[in-house]
Amino acid sequence: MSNLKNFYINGQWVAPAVANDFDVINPSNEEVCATISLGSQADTDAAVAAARAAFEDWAFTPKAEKMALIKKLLEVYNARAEEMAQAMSMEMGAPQKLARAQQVGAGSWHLEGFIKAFENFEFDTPFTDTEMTLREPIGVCALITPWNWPMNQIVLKVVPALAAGCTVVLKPSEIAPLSGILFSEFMDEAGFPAGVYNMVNGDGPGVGSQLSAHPDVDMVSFTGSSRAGKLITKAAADTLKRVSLELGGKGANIIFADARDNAASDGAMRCFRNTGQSCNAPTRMFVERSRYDEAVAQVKETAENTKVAPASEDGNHIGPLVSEAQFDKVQDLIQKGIDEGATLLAGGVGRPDGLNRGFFAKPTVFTDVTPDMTIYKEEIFGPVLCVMPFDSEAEVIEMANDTPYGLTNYIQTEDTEKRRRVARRLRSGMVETNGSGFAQGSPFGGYKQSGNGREGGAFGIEEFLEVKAVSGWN
Ligand SMILES: NC(=O)c1ccc[n+]([C@@H]2O[C@H](COP(=O)([O-])OP(=O)(O)OC[C@H]3O[C@@H](n4cnc5c(N)ncnc54)[C@H](O)[C@@H]3O)[C@@H](O)[C@H]2O)c1
Repeated sequence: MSNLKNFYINGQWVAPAVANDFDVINPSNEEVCATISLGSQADTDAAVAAARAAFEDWAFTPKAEKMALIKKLLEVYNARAEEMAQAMSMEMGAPQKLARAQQVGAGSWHLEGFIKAFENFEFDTPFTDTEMTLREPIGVCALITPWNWPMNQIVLKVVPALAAGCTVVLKPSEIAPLSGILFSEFMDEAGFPAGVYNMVNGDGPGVGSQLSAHPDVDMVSFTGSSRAGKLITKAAADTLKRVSLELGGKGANIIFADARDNAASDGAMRCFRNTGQSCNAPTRMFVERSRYDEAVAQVKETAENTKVAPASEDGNHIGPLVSEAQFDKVQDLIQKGIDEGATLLAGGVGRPDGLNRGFFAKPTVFTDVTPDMTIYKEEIFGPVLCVMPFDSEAEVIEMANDTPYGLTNYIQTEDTEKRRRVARRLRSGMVETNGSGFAQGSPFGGYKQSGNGREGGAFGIEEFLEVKAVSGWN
């Protein structure tokens, strides 16, 4: 990777208008692993101008040409998968196996899903015998992404936007920017026309806010915290641009008495995956009382058997938290759980034994958690699980919905009718049942303060389209 301090604008790697170095920290050893540049208004303006200039041609570029470029991107992505795995592992702490299989794998999985969806996507559909409905690109899109699943998020935005005929400016997370820089190299190698795809590094108050408020940006697609989602929505209000948001979560995992034997340990593993840094993590486990003691024993064992180690090591362990700020936040929330009276079943504050350097946290489980506690309400974004008993279906539905978030909830029961009934009552964009994953192209997104967008497949392409009604077509 040779363009660490440059931005990708109008098909060229360019130096920032004003030098503003920013160190990227490897969370496994707390050492500087790269230095990038943060952009300024002039860089943002240049990238937006390039995207604007490219828009007319790209919008009317035939589908087959766009498709050929997206397929080429998949080829490059697969050919350079190992570079991408190492970039993500170093910048955000995903252990080797997770980085290769899931962090890189998520990107190729979504790319393939978009290729299928784009192939079958009908942009023009007759409404009546004489009226036509056209779906057209919204224009220049700013894409702002987080650090926790970097390639997953970048692919989920860049590819459908380009398939829709939009042109884009990507701003990856400044905490984990290396994968975004590498992805820009892939876009360049795939051969997209100049200005169709642009990338500027920067932070939230800088390039992030500039893009959100920019008069020549038609849409912001954002994934990150609900905090930043609100700021972006406000910054975008004066220009009334479309704002699509994928925000935080506080997923409930409802384990009924007839759930499969290992439902609780599976749930704990799922919560700790990616060191708990997933918006859809099942962080509140509700267990029907007759299975509660068994579930508590299972999650305790799972937490104690979850190994924590540097990202550079192979194996099934979890890595560090992404940054010192995230480490401090998670430690603070664990301490609050203790102070507010929850019972610490496993883990706790401080680093795991033998790890004195790096932002490593202990897999932690609390019981006796009540709805007034901070750990029950706030998204922790670390390997911290709360386990609570319940007595009735009505009670657990109420508890699961008792959160401003509504991203993914989980149900474990062998009873099909109950599964369907409860799934309908949960106020979330996704309900995953009995550990069965979602299909390629399935809509990903939230209700309530978890956001308003849907990503993946045809739903993801639709996000970037305007709808036009034309009468007298025939
Ligand atoms: N729903 C989803 O699809 C999804 C997926 C992954 C992560 N997340 C959420 O992301 C959060 C963790 O990511 P994070 O810490 O990187 O979030 P963050 O909100 O701090 O940052 C995300 C991105 O937004 C930018 N940003 C920050 N403030 C901004 C502002 N005022 N204006 C414009 N841009 C701004 C950052 O530079 C970064 O690129 C968690 O809350 C998690 O739940 C949601």
